[in-house]
Amino acid sequence: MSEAALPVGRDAFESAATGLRERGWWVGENALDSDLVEALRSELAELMEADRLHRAGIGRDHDFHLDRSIRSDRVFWLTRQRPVQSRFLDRMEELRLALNRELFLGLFEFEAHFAHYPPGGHYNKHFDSFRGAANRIVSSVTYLTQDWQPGDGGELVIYGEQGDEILATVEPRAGTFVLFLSEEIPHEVLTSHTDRTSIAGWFRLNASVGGQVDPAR
Ligand SMILES: O=C(O)CCC(=O)C(=O)O
Ligand SMILES: [Fe+2]
Repeated sequence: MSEAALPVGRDAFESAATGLRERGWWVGENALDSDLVEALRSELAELMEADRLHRAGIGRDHDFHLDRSIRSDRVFWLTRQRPVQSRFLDRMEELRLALNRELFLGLFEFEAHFAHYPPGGHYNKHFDSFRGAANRIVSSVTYLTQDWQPGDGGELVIYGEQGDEILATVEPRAGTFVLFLSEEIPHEVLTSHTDRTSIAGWFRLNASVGGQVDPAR
């Protein structure tokens, strides 16, 4: 284990919980080991090379639709079949337990996809979950874009609950990790001028809708 590995992560997860409690969002630079970030970045590069990503949709089940004017990323859902993805999911499991311990959120599971926004790609202002849907509770983004430079675009803009006040603009550089409350934080991905890569993930409740267990994704 590298010296910085666990303590950095654990401290980061505690400060993440505090950020969520006090402001509803948190941005960290060292929440994940840099070698894990690098491994995820090359994993995604391989998937892109093999043309394994597909166009992302909006909404769930019967509401599901594809609309490039709203979002233009391509995605690949993580599984435990590949060791690198499994390692990331293990870290998110530690984070899930930390958030439940610190915030009593009762988070039940985590789902995540790699995302690639090609040049020109963006995601209009949106919520990841609607209040009362009790579906996605905490959103996360792990940035994988190597050598991101000012001017490259693709920043994440975090808005206040009413959707007008800008609370933060996050540069999507590899290693930056963001958490926010899915039902309370409107956010937007500004137009990217380069290939922007990331993992978007959501901690969910075990929601049951209309008598049916709500499946992940
Ligand atoms: O990549 C980001 O910065 C945010 C992505 C996002 O909002 C989403 O996938 O719902
Ligand atoms: Fe989102």
